[in-house]
Amino acid sequence: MNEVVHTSPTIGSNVEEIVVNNTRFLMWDIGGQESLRSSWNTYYTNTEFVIVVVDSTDRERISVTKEELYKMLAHEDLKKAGLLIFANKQDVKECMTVAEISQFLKLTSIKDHQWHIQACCALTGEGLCQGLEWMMSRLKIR
Ligand SMILES: Nc1nc2c(ncn2[C@@H]2O[C@H](COP(=O)(O)OP(=O)(O)OP(=O)(O)O)[C@@H](O)[C@H]2O)c(=O)[nH]1
Ligand SMILES: [Mg+2]
Repeated sequence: MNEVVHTSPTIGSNVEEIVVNNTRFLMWDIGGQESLRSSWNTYYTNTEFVIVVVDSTDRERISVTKEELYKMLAHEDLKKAGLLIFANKQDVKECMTVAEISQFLKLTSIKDHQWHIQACCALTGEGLCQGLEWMMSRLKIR
């Protein structure tokens, strides 16, 4: 969001505070590499939302995303957490659509978490505000 786009893999985590309409979001960006996944659960305590950024161009790894997604949602500490999925890289021709990703991840089968999927492009920031707005709308009804 009006900031330089970083392109190196995240090792460990970065934390960022974002304020939108008087709502303060504390966001932890966690590296997705396989070797880092076993430490994801150390971030779950007090997490209100999980944001999963899907590479919409990667048809091969979407099944790994699905596996990791359901493993994460089953964790005790994320019982009450909402789920925001960003279908990223929508600027790339031939990328998977939101509908394709939803279907593949079987999002409609998720009944025990609030969820939303949003098309986006991290390079331009398109779709990011809509994702944040969804989180804000969920905060109001709780
Ligand atoms: N075309 C396009 N490329 C993108 C977009 N978002 C990210 N990328 C590229 O994808 C690559 C990986 O981006 P990262 O931000 O490092 O990905 P990451 O998911 O944070 O990776 P980890 O930190 O390892 O979990 C970089 O080369 C980015 O420039 C997008 O919306 N469109
Ligand atoms: Mg990263």
